[in-house]
Amino acid sequence: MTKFNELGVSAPIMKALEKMGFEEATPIQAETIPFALEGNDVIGQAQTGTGKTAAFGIPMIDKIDSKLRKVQALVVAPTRELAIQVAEELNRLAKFSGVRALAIYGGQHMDRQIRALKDGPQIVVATPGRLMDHMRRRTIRTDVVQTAVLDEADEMLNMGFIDDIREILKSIPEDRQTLLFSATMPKEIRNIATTLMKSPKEVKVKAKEMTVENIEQYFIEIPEKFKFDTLNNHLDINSPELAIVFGRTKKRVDEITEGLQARGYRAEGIHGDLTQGKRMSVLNKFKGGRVDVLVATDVAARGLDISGVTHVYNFDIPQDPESYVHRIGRTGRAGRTGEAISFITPREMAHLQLIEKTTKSKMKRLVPPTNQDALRGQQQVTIDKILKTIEKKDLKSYHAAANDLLEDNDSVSVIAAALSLLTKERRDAPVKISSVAPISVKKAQRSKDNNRRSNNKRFYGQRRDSGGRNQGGRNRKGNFQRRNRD
Ligand SMILES: Nc1ncnc2c1ncn2[C@@H]1O[C@H](COP(=O)(O)OP(=O)(O)OP(=O)(O)O)[C@@H](O)[C@H]1O
Ligand SMILES: [Mg+2]
Repeated sequence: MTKFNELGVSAPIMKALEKMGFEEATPIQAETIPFALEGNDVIGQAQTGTGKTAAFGIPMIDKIDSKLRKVQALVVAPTRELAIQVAEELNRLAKFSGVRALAIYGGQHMDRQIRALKDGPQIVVATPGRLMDHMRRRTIRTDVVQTAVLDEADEMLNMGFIDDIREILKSIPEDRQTLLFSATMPKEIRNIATTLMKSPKEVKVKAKEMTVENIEQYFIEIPEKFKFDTLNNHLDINSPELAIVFGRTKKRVDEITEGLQARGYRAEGIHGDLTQGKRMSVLNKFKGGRVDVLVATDVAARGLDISGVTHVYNFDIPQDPESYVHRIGRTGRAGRTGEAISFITPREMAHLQLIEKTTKSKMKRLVPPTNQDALRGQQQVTIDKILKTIEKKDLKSYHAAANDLLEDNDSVSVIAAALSLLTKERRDAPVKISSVAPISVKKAQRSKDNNRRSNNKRFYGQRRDSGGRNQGGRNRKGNFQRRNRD
């Protein structure tokens, strides 16, 4: 484990790191920071949730002249939510450095952004489209930019932003430093990327698997029409603190959300058709715990760092293995544990193997839980509450009433009635989710050819069957520890 002061990090940043509770550098930080401080271009690839933001943020901030109130670093990110989050993390890191980061994204008033830009932030974190707008209007000057960062580089290139990115980079002084980061970096994308950089150093954290080991990965083989009830049962059994459910299309996300709400869950959906205001308010409710289940298309997958996400459900498996990696990576962050459960229809089983092969990790088979298991799960929540109350609360004032009850009734009936009153049973609302075609293996094959990474032959006949209830709260040693949150 490496301490940050061994990496040549400045005193103001050390102070910020201490405040943020970062005790040791993660592997990607330990490897990238010295390279980047020397001025090298870097392509950084490391698993989800392992601190890539600070890996590029720390050296970037340390290079900035805090007295110069001009944009000296530009970070480009694929989504608005991510731009906001990255700017927040950079501002925490730069708190004592006299440096400020501003997020700039579509869907927000131009005038407001122009005013904020005039205030002189030294770092701008932007989505590509809006950044191009500002550059064309000359409301962002890039003449003294010395660092450019592409966060989630492969996604931006996949989304067809390559020409925008080229144009953005062309307008930045040539002697700039370019840093490029993602948890996944298909070869083609890396090749394109190198044409935008100067003899980049590749920092790839050597990990056996593309996914972090603190995420337990499961799959359930299940016909399309049973997916929704199975999801309900699972939520009841696991009572996740926060869960994200990924659906393939916007329509699907809407239907799952409405269905979950009808059954009494605190669920909200998020996808690209919602206004920026709505997307932010849903995310904030989820972060604040006022929504327990976030139903999302891949919009929410890239880069979002929400602490407390204990479960990720792939209601539909994603088309490409990279999306799988980013989706499940919303849990198990910063050394915490998490579970990912993927619903796979029988015809999609070949696709599961493709994902496993690419990520070099295995999913364990789960048998679909029954309604009975689900009820038991909910009852267990009540039992836990009762036991806690016995332990923590002085119940003497209830003793007389309890004794009265037991005089005329047997104890099992009394407790069963109390349990039934306290248990939140799922509402029995009818829910219909329109069915979608299974992911075609032919397409999957194409994507495998595109992303071939490993020739490892694997034997798939050895999955361990494990029954209904998962064991939560495993304590695995993560990559790093954190004392407290800022
Ligand atoms: N050295 C550290 N010690 C403790 N916590 C850290 C450290 N570095 C980063 N973190 C925290 O870990 C979490 C994940 O970091 P971050 O979002 O940068 O991950 P990432 O690698 O960019 O993931 P993704 O691939 O999903 O974008 C954040 O909450 C961050 O504050
Ligand atoms: Mg990230």
